[in-house]
Amino acid sequence: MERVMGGVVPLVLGGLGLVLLYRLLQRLQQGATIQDTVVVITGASSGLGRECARVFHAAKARLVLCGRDRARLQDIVQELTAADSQRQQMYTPCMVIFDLSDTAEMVAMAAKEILSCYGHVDVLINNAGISHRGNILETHISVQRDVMDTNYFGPIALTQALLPSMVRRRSGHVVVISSIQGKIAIPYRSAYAASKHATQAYFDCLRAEMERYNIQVTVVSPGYIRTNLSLNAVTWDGSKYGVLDKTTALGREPKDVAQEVLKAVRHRSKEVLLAGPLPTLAVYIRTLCPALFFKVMASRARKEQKSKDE
Ligand SMILES: NC(=O)C1=CN([C@@H]2O[C@H](COP(=O)(O)OP(=O)(O)OC[C@H]3O[C@@H](n4cnc5c(N)ncnc54)[C@H](OP(=O)(O)O)[C@@H]3O)[C@@H](O)[C@H]2O)C=CC1
Ligand SMILES: CCCCCCCCCCCCCCCC(=O)OCC(=O)COP(=O)(O)O
Repeated sequence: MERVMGGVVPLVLGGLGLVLLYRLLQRLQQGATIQDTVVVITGASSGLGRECARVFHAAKARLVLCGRDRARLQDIVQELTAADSQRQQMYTPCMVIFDLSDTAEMVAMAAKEILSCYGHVDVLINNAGISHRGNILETHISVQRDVMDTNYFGPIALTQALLPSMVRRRSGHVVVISSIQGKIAIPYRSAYAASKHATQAYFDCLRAEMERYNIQVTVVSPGYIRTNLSLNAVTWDGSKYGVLDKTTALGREPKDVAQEVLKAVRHRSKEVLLAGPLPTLAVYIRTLCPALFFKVMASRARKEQKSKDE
C-alpha cells in the first residue's frame, strides 16, 4: 500500500503542477483582464467603434460610448443589452454625446461627463475619425482644419482632459486608432494623412512621457477596413464624398480589427500595424528608400488624376 501511495502522490502533485503551469501560461497569453474595466470608445456609433463596443462589452467591460448622434448610440446600447438577460455581470453602457471638432472647452466638459459615469477611466479608445478626398490645389484650408479638428485636436483635447485622473491613479491606457496613413502619405488624402501623422507623433511623445505614471499608450495603424469611412469622407469643399471605395469595400472586417484592438489592450502593446504585405512593405520603403516611394506615389497621383480627367 505504502509503495503504491509513494508512486501516486508525486504523480498527482506533478499533474497538478502541470495544470497550474498550463493555466498560468494561458493567462499570460490572454494578457490583462478586461472584466469590470471602464472603457471609453469614441465614434461608437458605426464601423470599427461599434465593433469595439461589441467586443469590449462581450469581455464584460463597463463601457462609455461616445458619438454625435444620440439615437444611433441608443441603438447600439439596446443591441448590447438585449442579449444580456441570460448573462451575468454585464453592464449597461453609458452614453456621452459630443462633437470632437468642437472647442477644447466643450470636449473637456464631455470628459467630465465621461468621468462622472464610473468615477474613473481605465481605457480610452480614441477611434472616431473622418477621411478626405481631394487634391491640395483645390482643397479649402477650412477643410484641412476641420479634418485636423476631428482627427487630431479633438482626440488630444479629450486625452489631455482625462489624463490627470489617470496620473492620479497611476493607472490607465490610451489607445488611438491611427492608420497606415499615419506612416505613409498617399495622394489626394492630404488632410487625412497629415492628421494621422500628427496623431502618431503626439501619441509617441505621450507614451514616453506617461511611462513613469504607469499609463500605457497604444497606436493602432490599420489598413483598409470595410466601414463607412470613404462614404463619410469630405471632399475639397467640405461636402460628403459619398462613395464606397473599392479599397474600403474589400477591406478587413471591422469585427476582426476590433478583436485586434482588444488583444492590444490586453497585451498592452505599444504599436500595432494591421496591414497586408504591400502596405507594410511601403512603410519600410518610405524609410529605407524614400526616393523609390516618392516615385511610386507620384505615378499613383498621375494615374488617379488622369482617370478623373477622363
Ligand atoms: N475604414 C478604414 O479603412 C480605416 C479606418 N481607420 C480609422 O478607424 C477609425 C474609425 O473609422 P471607421 O469606423 O472606419 O469609419 P466610420 O465612418 O464608420 O466611423 C467613424 C466614426 O467617427 C465618428 N465621428 C466622425 N466625426 C466625428 C466628430 N466630429 N465628433 C465625434 N465623432 C465623430 C462617427 O460618428 P457619427 O456617427 O456621429 O458620424 C463614427 O462613429 C477612424 O479613426 C479611421 O481613421 C484607420 C484605417 C483604415
Ligand atoms: C518595387 C517596390 C515598390 C514598393 C512600393 C509599394 C507602394 C505600395 C503602395 C501601397 C499603398 C497602400 C495604401 C494603404 C492605405 C490604407 O490602407 O489606408 C487606410 C486608411 O486609413 C483608409 O482611409 P481612406 O480614406 O484612404 O480610405
